[in-house]
This record gives sequence, C-alpha cells and structure tokens, in this order.
Amino acid sequence: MAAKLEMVRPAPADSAGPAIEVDRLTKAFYDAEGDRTTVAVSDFSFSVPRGEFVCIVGPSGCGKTTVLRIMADLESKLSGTVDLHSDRPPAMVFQEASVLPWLTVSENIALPLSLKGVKRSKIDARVSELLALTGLTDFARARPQQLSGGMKQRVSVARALADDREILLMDEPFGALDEQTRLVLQQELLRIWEATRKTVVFITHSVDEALTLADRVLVMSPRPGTLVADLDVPFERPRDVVEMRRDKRFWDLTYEVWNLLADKPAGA
Ligand SMILES: Nc1ncnc2c1ncn2[C@@H]1O[C@H](COP(=O)(O)OP(=O)(O)OP(=O)(O)O)[C@@H](O)[C@H]1O
Repeated sequence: MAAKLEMVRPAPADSAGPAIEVDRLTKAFYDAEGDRTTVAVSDFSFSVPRGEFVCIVGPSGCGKTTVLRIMADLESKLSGTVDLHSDRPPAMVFQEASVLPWLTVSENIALPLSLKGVKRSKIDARVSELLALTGLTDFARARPQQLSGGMKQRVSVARALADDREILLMDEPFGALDEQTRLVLQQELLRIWEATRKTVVFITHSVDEALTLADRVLVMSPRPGTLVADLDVPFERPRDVVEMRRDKRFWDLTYEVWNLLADKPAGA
C-alpha cells in the first residue's frame, strides 16, 4: 500500500543514550484487606537506547502488561526505579483497538491533537500524513463499525503517533488478529518504525512476532517475572516479514527463545 513516508519526521540524529531505564522493578498486588496476594514482577531490569525497538516475551501472567502499565504511570510499583527520559509521557497501543465508535477514522486519529487545542490546519495536515502512513486514506470518513479488526488497530497506531511522542508502548497490539492480518500489520509497523524511529517497547506472546520486529528481545521468567535473557536480533533492516522466514538464523533464534521459555538449555 502506498504511503508518503517523507512527511514523517525521523528522530533527531543526536539522540543517543537510553530512552528507558528500568532498574530492579518489583510489583505486588494486594487484596482489599491489604494482604499481599500476588508478586507479579520481581527485580526486573532493562534499558532501551533511543530509537530502539524492544520486544518483551514471557509466559502468560509473568507481568508483561504490569511492567508496561507501570512505565505508562497507570500502575504503582513496590520498589525499583523506572525512568523514561522524554519530555512527554509515552503513547500507548493496547490489544483491543481503543477507537471511539461515534468519531470518524480521521477524528479518532486527530483526538490527541484536538484535545490539546492544536490549530485545525495543523491537525488536518498531520492526519493526512498518518492516514497515508497507515494505509487508511480511503477510509478517512468511515466510522469504526465499518472497519475490520486490523483496520481499527491501524487507527489506534495512527492515533498513538499523532502527537509525535518519542516513546511508544504497545501491549499485544496484534494479538486479537488472524495470522495473515497480523503479518501485514507487522510489515506496516516495520515500515512506520523505519520512518519514525520511535523508541518502542512491544509486548507479545508470539516468539516469531518478536523476532520479526525487534532489535532486541527480552525474555521473562514465569511469575514473578524477571529478566531471563536479553537477545540481540541480528536481521538487517529494512526487513521483509516473509523473506525473514527463509533465514536459518530466524529458526535458530526461535528455538533458543522457546527453550528459554521452557526453562531448559538449548539442545537439551
Ligand atoms: N489489578 C490487579 N490486581 C491483582 N492482580 C493483578 C492485577 N493485575 C494483574 N494482576 C496479576 O499480576 C500477574 C501479572 O499479570 P499481567 O497481566 O501483567 O501478566 P501478563 O504477562 O501480561 O499476562 P498475559 O500474557 O496473560 O497477558 C498475574 O498473576 C495477574 O493475575
């Protein structure tokens, strides 16, 4: 699908240094009586340089969403530190497309800008860029109920990019989609990331989705979640989501991550 990538502003070249530093993060949930019921995350540490794409994988219930919610300041922590080196809070994309059904696609994408009172002409220009970038130009005036699940999720991604936050937190954004749509959106997200170079933390259950998208994959242990491995993903960019699957390294890494998730050494 055609998109005008040149209109999107890439991250500045002098933007070295970590954008995100998480150090010994621990989170417990308490019941109504104040008794500690679940330690969700324990001593979890990682950092993300500016402009890097990091995926977090781990067993169900290991605390992935909790970590992301703490990073977004939607949840408190028990101990440890979380530093997001950015002037503005991160943008978020959730598993369920969070589109407002009474607004058009354009109005949904424009929302963060209209809420801030940005000038109409600026909003219109930005929305056109984002419609093109996410392949939604022909659906600018459609309402969410006229869109497929994948298209709704594209609207969510476009809206998260609208006011150009530096850090993007994505919680299983393609988890509810069929495999083919998921592959298409992975390819689109790769293209969008190439054009914008946001710092991205992306949670997924899918090992191959993580290897397709990320510069690094963080593997978490079962609850209480902590860091088990921090793996570099060596594939050059730009990436082709189908061609990557012909590369033996892709399957070797998949095997390695699955062994880590199964808690046994590779080859055992
Ligand atoms: N608000 C809450 N109150 C109590 N316990 C919670 C709350 N939110 C999460 N938990 C618990 O914390 C643990 C981690 O949950 P979290 O949703 O972060 O895991 P996850 O790795 O994202 O899971 P999944 O992959 O299944 O989405 C789970 O045991 C969950 O039951």
